[in-house]
Amino acid sequence: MSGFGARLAASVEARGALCVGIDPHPGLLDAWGLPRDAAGLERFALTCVEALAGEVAVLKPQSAFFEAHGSRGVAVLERVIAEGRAAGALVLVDAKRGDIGSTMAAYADAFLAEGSPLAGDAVTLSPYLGFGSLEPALAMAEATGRGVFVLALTSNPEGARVQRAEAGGRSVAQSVADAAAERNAGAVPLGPVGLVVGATLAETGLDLAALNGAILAPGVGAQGAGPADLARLFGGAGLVLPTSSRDVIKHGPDAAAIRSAALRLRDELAG
Ligand SMILES: O=C(O)c1cc(=O)[nH]c(=O)n1[C@@H]1O[C@H](COP(=O)(O)O)[C@@H](O)[C@H]1O
Repeated sequence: MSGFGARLAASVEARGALCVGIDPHPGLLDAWGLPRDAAGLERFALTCVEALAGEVAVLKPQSAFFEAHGSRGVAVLERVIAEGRAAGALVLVDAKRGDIGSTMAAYADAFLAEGSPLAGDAVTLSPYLGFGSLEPALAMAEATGRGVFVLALTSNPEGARVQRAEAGGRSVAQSVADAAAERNAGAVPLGPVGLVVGATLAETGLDLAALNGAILAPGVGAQGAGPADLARLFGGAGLVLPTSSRDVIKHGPDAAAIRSAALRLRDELAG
């Protein structure tokens, strides 16, 4: 398997730059007329896969909504990963994991190791135990051709207080970006370490010129960000992957309606 950077670049080239999040909120299950249980979750999530996996570059199931249903929910997440990938989408498992190194190794086994049922093509990670604590995941991603997206500046208003704090003459977010850039140096076309930078921000204040990795930009749609924000924040940056969940999947339960909403958004974002 070629490296994640190459696979992501190829997928975006073929399908356009869009990630759709599969976030089966209880309120969305209600809106689709589905029960708030594992059966409802399964119907919801697999309808999203059927609608989107053949069309969009990346699918991003949010693990919490599956974990909330216990082992049956996690089994549904495993199906989403397997069926999404089989239909040609890259699957980014949004788990936002981060722990001390030895436990991080277990997360790496779960989300990035070859053959793990919870390993998609990439996983989201939180760097707040120190970027260096992510090492087992970075090493596993490199070994298995997978990727990681590390939180830098998140889309929520609470994030700034920690992420923009100055430490050692630069913001915490810039130090995460610099560590990612160091890890990606020399990789062609892109390294495996992406960053999460919210599309809702007034400005990023980040120097991403050396990143050599992808930027996942959440907050499109339900959180208020649109094409103009992406252009303003990331114009000229490398591979930017806007991501939207509720604004696309709210169009269910009809799979065709979800698909049209995703393709409309993709085209609108492409300008
Ligand atoms: O990592 C993410 O995907 C993420 C990072 C971030 O900064 N903000 C953010 O909203 N997200 C995720 O994006 C999804 C929300 O998407 P919307 O429904 O489009 O608002 C949730 O799964 C969030 O966990």
